[in-house]
Amino acid sequence: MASETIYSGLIATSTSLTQINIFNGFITVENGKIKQIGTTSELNQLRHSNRLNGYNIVQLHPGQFLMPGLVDCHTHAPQFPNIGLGLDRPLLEWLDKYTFPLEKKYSDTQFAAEVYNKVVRRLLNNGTTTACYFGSLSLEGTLELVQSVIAHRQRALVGKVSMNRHNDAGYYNTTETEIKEVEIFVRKVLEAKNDLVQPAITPRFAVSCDEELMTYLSKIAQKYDCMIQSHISENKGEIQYVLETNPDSQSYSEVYDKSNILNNKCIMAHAVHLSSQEMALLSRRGVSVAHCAASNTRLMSGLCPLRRILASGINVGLGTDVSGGDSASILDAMRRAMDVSQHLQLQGQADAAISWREAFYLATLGGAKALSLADKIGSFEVGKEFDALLINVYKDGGPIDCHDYSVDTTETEVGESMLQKFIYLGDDRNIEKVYIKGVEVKHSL
Ligand SMILES: O=c1[nH]c(=O)c2nc[nH]c2[nH]1
Ligand SMILES: [Zn+2]
Repeated sequence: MASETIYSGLIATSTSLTQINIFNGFITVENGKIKQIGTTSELNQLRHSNRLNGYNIVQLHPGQFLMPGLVDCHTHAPQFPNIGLGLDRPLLEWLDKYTFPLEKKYSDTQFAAEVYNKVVRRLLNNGTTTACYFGSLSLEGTLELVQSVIAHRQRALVGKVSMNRHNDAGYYNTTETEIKEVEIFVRKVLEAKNDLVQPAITPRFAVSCDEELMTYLSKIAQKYDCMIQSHISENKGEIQYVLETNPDSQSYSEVYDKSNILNNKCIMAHAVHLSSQEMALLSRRGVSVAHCAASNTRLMSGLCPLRRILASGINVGLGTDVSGGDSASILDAMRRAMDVSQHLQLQGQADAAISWREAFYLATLGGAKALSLADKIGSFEVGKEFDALLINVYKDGGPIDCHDYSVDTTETEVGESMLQKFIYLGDDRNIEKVYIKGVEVKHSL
């Protein structure tokens, strides 16, 4: 492929929570970066002045459009063998009964490599160009996840999970081992010098980590300028346990704040039951939230008040949260987020429902912001890296039929209808091509 490529056709990109720019035009990509964006008439002028010689041109057909790649802000790679299973218990029982026994197996690096290759391919197939992964407690096992991500050229944050509190499965380390292994993990990922992959500091949650460990982890994060990922306020039983084991703190958020992990490079999954004061604290600290509607429902954790979180000024992205969540697809996460928000509105919370436009933002630019990657990805802007999906809305054999009926009159209306159909009905069959930093990465599973 020529190093300079022009993509020409219908283009959709978020510019803010409520605004989407949909237009017929072109994007020029050079060495993986967006060099120029313009309209069809500007492209025609370039054509006539012979300034496109040497460019590789990808011409989209009617029914196709280009959009930014999907961002999964929270998923657990080692839990994929359990996807769709064991969703009959609340969080803490579910972890003990199904999740920790599976995650323990990842010290077997061959098992880890086999699972992780399938996971990364599954996500790419579903259009997830950036994933923020929890690995397992195993250093070597989680390095296999890093290898899979690098091999398949996915953009990713990867965390070796930290846990030092006792559980029945015996799935935890001493504080000393944790601190040592996390630093080794961070260094090994940085030594790989892969510009798509970065380490994330990953205290599992305050049920599994004490204040001492989390304070050490916050120092490692600071030293290497890493993102921190964890879980907060997912389930009422979890919150009660955290408050009982941390009697000096008034709230779950305060436990984390005392360990210095709440900052603008921290992303917390769930945030279902935060008080207004806690939301204000997270907002002040610049913490982002990964909204995981599927697992909040499947584990019966609660209906997350997404609109209130957004209104408090917190950056929000979407997470599939496999295997508490039962789908690896961010398209599914968009629909689940819309559903839960509509249910809250049906229950009387005014303005709780989020629109498809907002869901599109959360799945792309919102996710990029939440992972501190918005300078690179999340939308089409000159200077950003080209992480993109080529969508064929009416793909033969796909889930969306083309009917000879439309009320659309303008180009924008036609484009918005195509995007809406994809958001509400589409699946991986509609995602014809996946590009990460300008390189095509979708291969059949
Ligand atoms: O949905 C979840 N999945 C997990 O693996 C987990 N660990 C702590 N809290 C969690 N929540
Ligand atoms: Zn999770």
